[in-house]
Amino acid sequence: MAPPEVPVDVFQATSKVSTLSSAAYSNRAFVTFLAGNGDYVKGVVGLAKGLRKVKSAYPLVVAILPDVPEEHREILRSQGCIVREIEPIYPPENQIKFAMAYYVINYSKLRIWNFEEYSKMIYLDADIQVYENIDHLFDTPDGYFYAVMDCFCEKTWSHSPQYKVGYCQQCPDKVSWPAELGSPPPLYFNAGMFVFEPSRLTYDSLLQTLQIVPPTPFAEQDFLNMFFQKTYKPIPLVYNLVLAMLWRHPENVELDKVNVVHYCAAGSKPWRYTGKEANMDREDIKMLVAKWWEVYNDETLDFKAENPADAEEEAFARSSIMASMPEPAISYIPAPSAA
Ligand SMILES: O=c1ccn([C@@H]2O[C@H](COP(=O)(O)OP(=O)(O)O)[C@@H](O)[C@H]2O)c(=O)[nH]1
Ligand SMILES: OC[C@H]1O[C@H](O[C@@H]2[C@@H](O)[C@H](O)[C@@H](O)[C@H](O)[C@@H]2O)[C@H](O)[C@@H](O)[C@H]1O
Ligand SMILES: [Mn+2]
Repeated sequence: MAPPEVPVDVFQATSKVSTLSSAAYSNRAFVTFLAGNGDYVKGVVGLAKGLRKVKSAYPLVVAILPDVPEEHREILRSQGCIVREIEPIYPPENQIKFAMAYYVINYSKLRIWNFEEYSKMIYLDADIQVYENIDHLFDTPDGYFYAVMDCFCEKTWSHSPQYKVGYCQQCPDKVSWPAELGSPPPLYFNAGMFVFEPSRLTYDSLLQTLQIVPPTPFAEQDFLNMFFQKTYKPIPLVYNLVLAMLWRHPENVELDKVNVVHYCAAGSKPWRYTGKEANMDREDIKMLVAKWWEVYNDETLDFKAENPADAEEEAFARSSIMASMPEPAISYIPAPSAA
């Protein structure tokens, strides 16, 4: 059964003109998640500058846990981010061994469904970079959960039946799903990037459901896949290149068409890249890491508020002015002045 496709017109928008829907007063923003006092803050700064470089019309909200130090919060405000503190969310008591021990903090991502001042948001992990404008994804029809399909071939999946039989949804005909295991697993998305609509109703249901669902190795990613199974719509790989695809399914990747890169393979986080882990000495990986640093180090992309003290107010005002403006049918909305 072919995966449910999204109307193709959404993906034909050019990166120059954002075809804003006629729905009045829709408020839109990108949102990422930051926890701890470590170096992921560099990922968020890179993301804020990357979105400015592609002239996105929307602000970046950063949902931060209380353990993010004030100095990091200041850095994010000075880059024009809207910083929102959230309370952590822990899964129910469990003995599970998460694929990565720190995944336990990722459940806190679920707080973003409570950001009801926004009608539509695009979530991006802090280890993601946007290299082409993707504002048109805000025009996808409401009522669905849009994300890119993941890959099951990395060792991080060795706990799963898919890995054991060598099945991957990226190449379902290569090793077909054994009939004795019943029907193949439902389409499964990578939770590093998704398009969603904040809603108190969904938020309450997520939190109630979380308390009765036993945690699993991929933590909130598994949970979101289960929760949104009925409304999940796969979107093209160009919107979230999970790096492992480069060596697991190169036939599915056209690198020059990729809009969004997800630095999630082990050893690929640009801000701590050493090139020593498996596959990290590949030319394409070295090029993508250098590309990330190029944006991160580009001072012309730093946020320049008219009055630096008002950086966050300006970012917030920009998003609320956006909300109050009657949406023009077609418009080119210059990005916030980066210069
Ligand atoms: O110490 C951490 C670990 C994770 N994260 C956030 O949680 C997301 C998911 O973790 P990660 O991207 O490392 O998971 P992966 O995509 O590599 O599996 C990150 O992108 C960050 O936004 C964070 O802020 N601090
Ligand atoms: O907490 C679970 C995390 O699970 C996901 O990362 C994984 C997953 O994609 C595997 O399929 C890959 O093999 C692996 O490399 C990668 O790290 C999300 O990117 C991240 O945001 C977060 O939800
Ligand atoms: Mn990630």
